[in-house]
Amino acid sequence: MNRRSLAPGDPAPWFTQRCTTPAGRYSFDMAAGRYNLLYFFPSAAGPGIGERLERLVGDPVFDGVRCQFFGVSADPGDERSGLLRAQPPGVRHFLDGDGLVAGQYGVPAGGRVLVLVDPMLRIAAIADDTPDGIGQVLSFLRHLPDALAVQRQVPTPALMLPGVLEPVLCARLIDYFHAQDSVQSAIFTEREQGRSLPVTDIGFKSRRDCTLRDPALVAQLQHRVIDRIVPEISKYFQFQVTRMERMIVACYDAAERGCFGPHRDNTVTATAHRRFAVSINLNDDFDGGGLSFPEIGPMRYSAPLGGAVVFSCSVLHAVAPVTRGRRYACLPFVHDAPGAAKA
Ligand SMILES: O=C(O)CCC(=O)C(=O)O
Ligand SMILES: [Fe+2]
Repeated sequence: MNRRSLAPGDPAPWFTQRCTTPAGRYSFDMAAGRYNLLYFFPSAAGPGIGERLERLVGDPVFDGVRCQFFGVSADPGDERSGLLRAQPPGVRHFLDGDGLVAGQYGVPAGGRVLVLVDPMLRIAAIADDTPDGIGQVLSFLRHLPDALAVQRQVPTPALMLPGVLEPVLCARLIDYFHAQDSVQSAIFTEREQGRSLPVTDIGFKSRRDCTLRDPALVAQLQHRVIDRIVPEISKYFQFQVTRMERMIVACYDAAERGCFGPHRDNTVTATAHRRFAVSINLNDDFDGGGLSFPEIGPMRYSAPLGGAVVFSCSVLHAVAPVTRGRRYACLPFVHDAPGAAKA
């Protein structure tokens, strides 16, 4: 790698590239929350590469939970040759024939190098493609510290604010949900830059949403957010909220394995203006459904009834499956005038 290229401690560049996933593409920002090894190589058919790949992808350390492996092939022919096979959940390959990933990582055409990326998507190590280099990386990955022990020392960059909505208002919002129609909640994807499309994938997100159209309820919810959340965002994050959107009541139901997989809230054009997510729990008689921040650690957070968790929309987050009952929540996003201008 050249002098101007990346070094340990630098943020690992995010990219979306063709990949051996069922969707045929993968956004690397979704890989956060575990160690990821990128192995750049010129061609799977090149001398010695097959053996290297076999040694790497055969290692049980790449279990998809603590570690993932991504080959990055520079050879457009590798797609047809069948030499690159995904072995989910731990092993996938980027088809980087156009050099997009290699370019962002400063890897020269045809370069062979290993780049280890940590769970926060920062460069952890760069190693040569030699038996020693590979041995060091694998040895490091086999001796990762216990994730929970690390979590105890890492503060989650989120606010937990109890008492945002009174219990009687929470009950009214839940009643409203049941009195109205609700829809299966979609996620936004962007196959082409600038064209965000809603799609449903209940394995990834299983939730029903009901838009709040009752002006009195909307006003009450808005006022609680303005009076009780906006000042805290200003105090803790130095951000002046002036806009609010997505006034809904959402329901994650254990009977439908209610959950939401790891995602960020502002990664497509239609959502780029969002700044902070507000997650207000309307009830507490359910199990599961905890909010986690996989980049930071495995801890799960559940706000008390009427309480809110507030976090930056660009932090990876997930909602664990609800295992008993239903979790009801109001989930507005907030932003400001410059953000609104982008929307
Ligand atoms: O249910 C939650 O607390 C979070 C929901 C969420 O992440 C979203 O709607 O984008
Ligand atoms: Fe979200």
